[in-house]
Amino acid sequence: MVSEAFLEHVLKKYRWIIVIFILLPLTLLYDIYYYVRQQVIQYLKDTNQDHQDKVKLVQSQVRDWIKTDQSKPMCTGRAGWKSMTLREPKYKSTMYPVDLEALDAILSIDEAKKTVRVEPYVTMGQLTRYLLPKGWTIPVVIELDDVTVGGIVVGQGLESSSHKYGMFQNNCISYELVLSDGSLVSCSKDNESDLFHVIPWSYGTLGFLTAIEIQIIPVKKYVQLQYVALKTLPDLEHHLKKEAENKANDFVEAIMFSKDQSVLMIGTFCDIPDPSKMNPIGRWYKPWFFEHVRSFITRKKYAEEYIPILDYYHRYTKALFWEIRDIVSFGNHPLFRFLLGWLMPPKVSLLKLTQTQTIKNLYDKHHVVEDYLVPMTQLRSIVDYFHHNIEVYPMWICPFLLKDLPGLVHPENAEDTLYVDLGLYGEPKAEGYHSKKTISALETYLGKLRGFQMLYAGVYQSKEEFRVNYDHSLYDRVRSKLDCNHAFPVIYDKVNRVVRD
Ligand SMILES: Cc1cc2nc3c(=O)[nH]c(=O)nc-3n(C[C@H](O)[C@H](O)[C@H](O)COP(=O)(O)OP(=O)(O)OC[C@H]3O[C@@H](n4cnc5c(N)ncnc54)[C@H](O)[C@@H]3O)c2cc1C
Ligand SMILES: NC(=O)C1=CN([C@@H]2O[C@H](COP(=O)(O)OP(=O)(O)OC[C@H]3O[C@@H](n4cnc5c(N)ncnc54)[C@H](OP(=O)(O)O)[C@@H]3O)[C@@H](O)[C@H]2O)C=CC1
Ligand SMILES: CC(C)=CCC[C@@H](C)[C@H]1CC[C@H]2C3=C(CC[C@]12C)[C@@]1(C)CC[C@H](O)C[C@@H]1CC3
Repeated sequence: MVSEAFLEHVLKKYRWIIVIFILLPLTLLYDIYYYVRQQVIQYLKDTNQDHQDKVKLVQSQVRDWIKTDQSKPMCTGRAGWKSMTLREPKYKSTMYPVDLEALDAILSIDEAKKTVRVEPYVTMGQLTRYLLPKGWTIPVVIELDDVTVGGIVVGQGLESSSHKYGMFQNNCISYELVLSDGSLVSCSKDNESDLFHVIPWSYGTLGFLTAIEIQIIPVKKYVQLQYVALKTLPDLEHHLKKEAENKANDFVEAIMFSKDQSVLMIGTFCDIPDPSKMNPIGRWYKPWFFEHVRSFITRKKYAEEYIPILDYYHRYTKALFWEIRDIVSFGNHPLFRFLLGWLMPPKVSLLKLTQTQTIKNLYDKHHVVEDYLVPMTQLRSIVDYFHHNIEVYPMWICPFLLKDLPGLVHPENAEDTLYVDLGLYGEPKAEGYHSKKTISALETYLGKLRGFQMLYAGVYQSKEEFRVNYDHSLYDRVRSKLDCNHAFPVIYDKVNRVVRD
């Protein structure tokens, strides 16, 4: 009999064969199909009329649900493998699905008002490729191409511009939703403001988003990016804080490669690059971005480059931060990059769809994909904690402004507060790491630091603990007002680790 350990080893070691010979060609076909479809929709259809028809279809599905015995709450019909998360949303199998997937068009841009209106399944890649040639961008561009606007709005999203603009949702002007009674409502900070403020982090438990209006800002062609290699954690803390507080910086982030080795990156928009320092990092033959960043630790303490804006925005797409190296370990080899780099990465959804149970178990036991949000003042404590209990490097360090607004997540003191997101993606090396025990203990510790976690990864906390850490007061009121109790589950029932596994 083949031992389980041997099977695990083979499946993990040779997964690249499936990826290169099957998933990459499928990804290419999918991208071509999707691109052509988007062009046709954009140029041939009346997107606004089409939008109204799509919304009517969502409303009629909700009205169909009303006619049932209402024993099953509703969720979106999007299959779990399509979502940008490691875990399977098991709750979907016991809920009533409402199909929203046709809602994937960019509806309009209003350059005078500086807004763009989109449907929820528009992806980040789609949006930046539409806005940039027109000279615009959204303030917070999530760096992985396939993440959807809807998933980010009702979940959470931040990026290296978040020290200035806060979270993705802080730059949304209005939302359009279909509610539990099938009615259509629009909300903004001045109209139905309670609903507007409580949509972020609510995970689709208040209604179905059908359109989002987002603020746009002028964009420049390049980012002037400074790389600063730092040798100690106190140094990183000091410089990160200083640079994040400086609003003249358009982008601030860091990658820690070990507890005492990190590279801080500070970016500003610019139109006229120094040609001798140009680096189009998005080209197919270029090294994975995080490896390029790592090279500054040994090469130079300080460097400066000019990066085309689209390349900068999607800098982590090619290597899925650094997750792809566990799947295609030779993917950063120059020969591979020259021959097949243009096909990378395989679609995350296809990776999920084709992963076997053994691979899934391996990821569950020996891998973390988590983002923890803590006040900047706690950076040193939490990094120490991670180092002793988890030890995953590289670690993504992204400062962001947690705005003092009503809703599920806000700072303890009634003022905008500088927080930092610590992204842990990889294989824990700490002795004694145990997927459930370690992460549960960490969640308790996080609560003490007045921290939060990105809920896409799922939580081990009990419902009571969860309600203490995430302020449910406004959420509960809005849910009763909108009669959500039978129509939608509560957030916890979508994000706890029993139903998100
Ligand atoms: C935030 C930041 C911005 C930088 N910007 C530039 C730049 O625009 N142009 C350029 O040529 N070089 C820049 N550097 C690089 C810096 O000038 C070199 O790292 C420095 O010259 C290295 O000297 P060293 O080897 O003697 O000191 P190290 O041993 O590298 O550093 C000694 C201490 O000084 C701190 N330090 C180093 N440089 C700075 C700085 N500029 N500001 C505050 N503290 C610092 C370090 O964090 C460390 O605590 C920057 C560095 C940092 C941290
Ligand atoms: N830089 C960053 O901040 C990044 C963040 N992420 C996170 O990854 C997550 C996954 O993204 P993605 O794959 O796009 O989204 P998902 O399909 O995973 O959806 C996430 C949640 O949003 C709900 N949802 C999605 N669309 C709608 C809608 N139109 N109306 C109501 N609810 C909706 C889903 O509800 P249901 O459960 O009913 O399907 C689900 O609970 C995001 O939540 C984001 O936080 C990922 C990468 C980068
Ligand atoms: C920047 C923020 C807030 C989050 C980034 C999260 C990503 C690193 C993960 C989101 C989805 C994850 C998946 C995988 C790796 C890590 C993510 C891209 C896999 C590709 C790992 C291999 C598995 O077999 C499939 C996973 C799908 C989801």
